[in-house]
Amino acid sequence: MSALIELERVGRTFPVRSDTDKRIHDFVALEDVDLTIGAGEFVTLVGPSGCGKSTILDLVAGLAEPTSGTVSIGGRPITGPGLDRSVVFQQYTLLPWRTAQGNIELALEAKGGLNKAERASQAEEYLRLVGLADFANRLPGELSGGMKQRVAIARSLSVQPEVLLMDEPFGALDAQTRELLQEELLGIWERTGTTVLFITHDIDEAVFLGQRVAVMSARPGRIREVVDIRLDRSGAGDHDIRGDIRGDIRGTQAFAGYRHRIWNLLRERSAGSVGRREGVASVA
Ligand SMILES: Nc1ncnc2c1ncn2[C@@H]1O[C@H](COP(=O)(O)OP(=O)(O)OP(=O)(O)O)[C@@H](O)[C@H]1O
Repeated sequence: MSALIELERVGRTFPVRSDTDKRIHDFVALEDVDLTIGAGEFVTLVGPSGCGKSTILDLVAGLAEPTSGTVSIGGRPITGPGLDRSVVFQQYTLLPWRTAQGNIELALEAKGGLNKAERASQAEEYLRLVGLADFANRLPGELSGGMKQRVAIARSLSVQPEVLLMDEPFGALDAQTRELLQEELLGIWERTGTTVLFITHDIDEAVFLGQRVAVMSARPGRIREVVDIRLDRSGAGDHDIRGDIRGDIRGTQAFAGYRHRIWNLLRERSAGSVGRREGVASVA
């Protein structure tokens, strides 16, 4: 697999005012971060609150610049946002006055290159991909949280980005909808071959989705270890997105082993800032 995204010795500092002497000083959010993501790979990034996950995503999205080191895509330094990368945030960012279909068409209009009929047909196709073909004419206010997030994912995918950047996209959803959308996202990833960088607090979510899980430590934010996930995902993709969850890989011993390993990696460095019991899967 060829490298698509590369972070090399990346550092990022922010000027902040000290609590004690009120002077401005540099807060080191990221230090010496190295991470390579292959074309078509699904990488999850997990770590304690404030360790710099969103900062990494912002750098790859081109919304911020590193203070040191380089962030590149396809061998070229990232200098700003681009149509090759699409971002899905935790909060649904749909325009409330446009229908599900209208929101997607708007993204396609911004991208350019398609006429009105082509935009409409592409929007329909992506709504179908996320199981919302029958909700095309609903306004966001008439959709559930999970449906809104599916529209946001469809919108991001409709512009056919090389890379999908997801910042806790399922964080605001109930547990059942969250698991359903995780299943759905994996299916979409398998079908489209899009490269995905997915941020989460949730160890189970990281293990379930990622081909590799990059585990971060905090203060300063660093990649502590990248764990290869090898789970038997046979049967992936042949599920019904409206309810029939595929064989529950989360219940296997292999899954528990990865959960345990990642939990320990997080606990070693951030004892005190994470949950106390091992059974707690979230580190937020
Ligand atoms: N604009 C900013 N100015 C000052 N400090 C910032 C700024 N943005 C982020 N930080 C700090 O950088 C660190 C990393 O923040 P970031 O949002 O990337 O963490 P995170 O791992 O995504 O956290 P969470 O999981 O809680 O969302 C935090 O300590 C945060 O306070």
